[in-house]
Amino acid sequence: MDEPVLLTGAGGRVGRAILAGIGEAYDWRLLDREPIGADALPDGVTDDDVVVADVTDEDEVREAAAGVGAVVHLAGDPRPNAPWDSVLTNNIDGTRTVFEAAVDAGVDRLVFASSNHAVGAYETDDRTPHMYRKDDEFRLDGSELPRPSNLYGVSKAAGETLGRYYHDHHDLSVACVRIGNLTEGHPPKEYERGQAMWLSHRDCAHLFDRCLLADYGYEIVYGISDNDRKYYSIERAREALGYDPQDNSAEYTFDGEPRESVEADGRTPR
Ligand SMILES: NC(=O)C1=CN([C@@H]2O[C@H](COP(=O)(O)OP(=O)(O)OC[C@H]3O[C@@H](n4cnc5c(N)ncnc54)[C@H](O)[C@@H]3O)[C@@H](O)[C@H]2O)C=CC1
Ligand SMILES: O=C1O[C@H](COP(=O)(O)O)[C@@H](O)[C@H](O)[C@H]1O
Repeated sequence: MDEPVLLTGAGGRVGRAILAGIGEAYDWRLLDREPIGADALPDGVTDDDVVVADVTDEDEVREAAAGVGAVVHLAGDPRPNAPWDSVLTNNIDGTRTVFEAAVDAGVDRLVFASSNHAVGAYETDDRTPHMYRKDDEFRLDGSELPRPSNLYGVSKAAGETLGRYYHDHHDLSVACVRIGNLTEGHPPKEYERGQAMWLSHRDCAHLFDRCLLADYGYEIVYGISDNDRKYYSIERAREALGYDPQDNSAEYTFDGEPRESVEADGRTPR
């Protein structure tokens, strides 16, 4: 891509994972309402490429989007228990502002950070906990209707619907990534649900790279590693985006140690 990529929420956990993995592959314009630490900036990104602004500020976002080829929109309140006033402002209004600015700037594509919590209510009492386990065949594939776990999940479903609207009416390519649970180094410890939806840092960077490179119209995909325990299908991400994840939470013990090193020590993995 010749033009820069605008990355909102660049200073957060997902933003840092993306920049650590593919920071050298693009020219970036980084936006966050908090200053971004120098340690998170890829080589070649200077203070001139960093915008400290709120995504609800239409003028600032419009200025940040001018001249970019693509937007990766991560900024928002990521708390599953976030209150309505916060998700309404940061996640719904902020996302609308970013879509609107992208269209006005003539941007080709926008990648939206959605969440597993857009569909968390599929995890009914009669399906859990076995749906989190390797031998269970229940799968969500991205074609199902949202069933949010909480108001945060409602805001993510709203973001996906905004994406559908801006794709249908403004011809913007939109990929919504229902991110699972991003952790660095190992899957979430002693947490079956988290291990079923683990997204490693390298798979995260690779998935967003594919979202920036592949040809598509409107997509909803799951953002998880190739975990044995999965209940989200990654087939659509493979087919539509060319996603080829390298990690699997089954390569770690339940408490997060690499299985290989536990076995090499002669210990019995949990
Ligand atoms: N970390 C995870 O496992 C998951 C993350 N997500 C989504 O991915 C996105 C990024 O999440 P994380 O990096 O984990 O969160 P984070 O809290 O680490 O990063 C979010 C960043 O966005 C910025 N931000 C928040 N509201 C803003 C606003 N109104 N204007 C400008 N900047 C704002 C924050 O300053 C922060 O740097 C969020 O939209 C979240 O809902 C979805 C599913 C799982
Ligand atoms: O959307 C998100 O989901 C992950 C996983 O959810 P959890 O309820 O199992 O912790 C969460 O860690 C992340 O903060 C959130 O943005």
